[in-house]
Amino acid sequence: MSLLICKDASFAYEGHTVISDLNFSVNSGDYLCIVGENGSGKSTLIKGLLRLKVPQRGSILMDEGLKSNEIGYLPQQTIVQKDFPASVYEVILSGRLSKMGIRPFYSKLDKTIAEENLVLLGIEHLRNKCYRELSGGQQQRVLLARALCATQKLLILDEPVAGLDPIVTQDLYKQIFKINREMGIAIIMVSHDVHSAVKYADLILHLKGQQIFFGKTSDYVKSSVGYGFLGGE
Ligand SMILES: Nc1ncnc2c1ncn2[C@@H]1O[C@H](COP(=O)(O)OP(=O)(O)OP(=O)(O)O)[C@@H](O)[C@H]1O
Repeated sequence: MSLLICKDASFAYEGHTVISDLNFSVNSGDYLCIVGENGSGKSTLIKGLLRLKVPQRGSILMDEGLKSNEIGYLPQQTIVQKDFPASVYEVILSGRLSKMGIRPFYSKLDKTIAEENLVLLGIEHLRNKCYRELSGGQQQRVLLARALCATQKLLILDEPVAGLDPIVTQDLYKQIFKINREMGIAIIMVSHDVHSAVKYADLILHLKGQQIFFGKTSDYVKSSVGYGFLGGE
């Protein structure tokens, strides 16, 4: 079942098109990596998927069962976010904010879901720690737990391993893979790490101002685009 379909979509800033002719779809349970060089339009597309940016042309259709407040999102971390003065539990619980509507407080269900994700990510021991005192890898686990509080269908991750060391990076990739395979949550991940992208993802979308490849990972590695981007490996 399609979760979202991107049809002939283009995006522009102040009338200047930065990415055009996007045609791809993501089904329930898929794992898609979006790759491409700096400035190729990856983050712009993510803004489009999150409904934060309207396409200049074309459309992004969400499945009727997928509302925009049901997408879990892990943004690119900024320095300000790294310094956020809240406890780990509070940060995770804030993933339920989009579900609150006009309710001014968290429900019992919100708190239960936050607790479950704390355990799922193996960070119960960090529960009362201040978020800004954590390591980069621990912070990303907290943000992943937070994103999971918002969804049972689709997680969108924008460079989740940026700045992490190789061991912590692989741990996080394995955790994301497990969430995909065991919980059936679809993943859309922007990544600069094309080798890990082809290791874990089922589908690859390669951007270069437009879509230069979309399809199965097994086809991508055999394509001239994939072969070249992987450094001829
Ligand atoms: N707010 C903005 N206003 C004007 N142009 C922008 C804006 N944001 C991005 N752009 C331009 O749009 C193009 C695509 O940028 P985008 O950030 O989507 O690329 P990216 O593939 O995510 O890059 P990176 O890998 O460096 O994060 C670039 O040319 C960029 O300069």
